[in-house]
Amino acid sequence: MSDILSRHRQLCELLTEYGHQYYVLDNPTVPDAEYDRLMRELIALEAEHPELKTPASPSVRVGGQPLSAFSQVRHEIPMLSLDNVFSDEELQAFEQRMRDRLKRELNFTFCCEPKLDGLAVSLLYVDGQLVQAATRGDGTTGEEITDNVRTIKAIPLVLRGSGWPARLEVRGEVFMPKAGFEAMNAKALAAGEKVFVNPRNAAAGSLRQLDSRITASRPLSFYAYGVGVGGDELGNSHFARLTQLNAWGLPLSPEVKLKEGAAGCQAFHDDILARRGELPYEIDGVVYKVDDIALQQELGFVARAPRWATAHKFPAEEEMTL
Ligand SMILES: Cc1ccc2cc(C(N)=O)cc(O)c2n1
Repeated sequence: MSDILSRHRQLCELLTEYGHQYYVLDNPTVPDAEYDRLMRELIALEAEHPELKTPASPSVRVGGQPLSAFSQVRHEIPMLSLDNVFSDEELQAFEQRMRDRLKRELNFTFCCEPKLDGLAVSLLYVDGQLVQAATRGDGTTGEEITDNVRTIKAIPLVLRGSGWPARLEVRGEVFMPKAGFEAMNAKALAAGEKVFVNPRNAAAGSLRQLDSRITASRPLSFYAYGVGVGGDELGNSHFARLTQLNAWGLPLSPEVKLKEGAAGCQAFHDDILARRGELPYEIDGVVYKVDDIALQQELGFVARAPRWATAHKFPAEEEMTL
């Protein structure tokens, strides 16, 4: 039995490491065929010894028994949407409103990132293990989609490294990269099956499947963009928090940058807009957040959106003709 146990542990470690290299570091060290061979061996071994199968086993990536319905999850900290600006003038006004509110002529440092056109999710890690995943829903209550999220190889089942809070809620966007979307739609078209109009709908439709084996067959990815529960145990810089999440194995958009003031944000906006077509995923704008967490807390929220953050939306792209 011990050599079965040690082989099971070895397979889990290898598949976890190869998955991290491929989906988080974007730097695979073994061919897909090797990953698939090890996964088949793990699934076969767990079929022989079902007691070895746990929610932390990479075999959950292929999906399992369908649910009859989704249960509801109440977010301990509301998942808010973002207010928008559509011009440089509105961006300046956003910055000035915060100065007025704080009654200090502050020069803000902003954490800037592309605004992914996907679906916001909440991931709860307890003692470093992914125990629950939920959609944003209406911001207060979402759908529990843990089995489906466990099939997304970019999302770690177990955090790497150490020092994470006992309860850590990671927030981010599940999205479908353009290449995966095109390939999936081409296959669906050839098979006379349903095609999706855009990657956002494809990601939403894939995540809200009661059968996680269908989710497992879809090319979904994920970028973290914030922390909910457990954030108070992390530092005072939003960017440093994101960097820490990445060290614990969560993928981050490589485009996340710190910029000074509205002028820095505008430069970031113009750069991302110029490169929008080359990005491997669809975006509908960029997001700026005051990097200093204490200032975020001092600024608070208006109704459902933070005063300390805004999205800067791009003009809508011409609709895709199928
Ligand atoms: C607070 C908040 C809400 C929605 C967000 C959405 C995105 C996104 N769609 O990429 C990025 C963020 O940093 C967000 N941040």
